[in-house]
Amino acid sequence: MTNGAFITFEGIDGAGKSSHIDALAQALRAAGHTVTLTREPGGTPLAEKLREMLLHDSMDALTETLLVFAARRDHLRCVIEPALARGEVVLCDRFTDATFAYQGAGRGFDLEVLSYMERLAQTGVGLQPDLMRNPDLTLWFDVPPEVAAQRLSAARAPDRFESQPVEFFTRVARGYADRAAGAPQRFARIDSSQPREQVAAQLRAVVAARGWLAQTP
Ligand SMILES: Nc1ncnc2c1ncn2[C@@H]1O[C@H](COP(=O)(O)OP(=O)(O)OP(=O)(O)O)[C@@H](O)[C@H]1O
Ligand SMILES: Cc1cn([C@H]2C[C@H](O)[C@@H](COP(=O)(O)O)O2)c(=O)[nH]c1=O
Repeated sequence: MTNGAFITFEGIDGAGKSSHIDALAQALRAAGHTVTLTREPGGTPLAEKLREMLLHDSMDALTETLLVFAARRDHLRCVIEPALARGEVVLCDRFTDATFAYQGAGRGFDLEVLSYMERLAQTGVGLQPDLMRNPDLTLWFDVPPEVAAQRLSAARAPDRFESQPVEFFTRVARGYADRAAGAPQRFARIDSSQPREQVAAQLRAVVAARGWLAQTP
């Protein structure tokens, strides 16, 4: 059994996270890790139902925030903590930094209240009862909002978040930058405005530098 690790993918909609998560999972498996690949909101039957509501039903910022944390607690309890306890690498497409960026910076929800809810939702679900679960590494896909919007417009019909104006994503992007500045050891910035192959190479280098993949010459 290898040591478990919790790695999250973050960035504004259209930054390119989902385009790389499967390939990283495959590379980690090839390196001998057991990988759990999951996402937020979602990852359990209950949280996937909440995801559908969050992405498509009209609601205010408080309801949105409560649903996001409800989904997260279920996901932590049923999927993330058990996988980490088994020594697996958990790759999660978004986690709590998204709540600070979208509900906090994007919607203007009080950051102190978010911190309180974070403690409440992320404590008491793992093997160590007092531990507040946080990622070991956060891969932050940073791209100008205009570039992300351009990519998304060519890709699919927008959901409730993706149909927000570019000003919303400018605030969300600033929210991510603030989170990264507050936790520089945990965050690794990936310049995702580059072509896919270069983004993949950056990603691999960061994960290798943390010891989860072999270094490439
Ligand atoms: N480096 C890149 N250069 C150009 N286009 C890209 C790049 N990376 C991803 N794309 C394209 O941009 C679109 C959005 O990518 P993707 O779905 O991976 O983003 P995402 O960050 O997961 O978005 P969301 O959070 O909204 O799901 C897709 O059509 C994808 O093919
Ligand atoms: C975890 C989380 C997510 N969101 C938003 C961000 C995205 O627009 C959607 C999820 O869609 P994706 O295609 O899977 O990226 O949900 C949020 O607002 N707050 C959160 O905590």
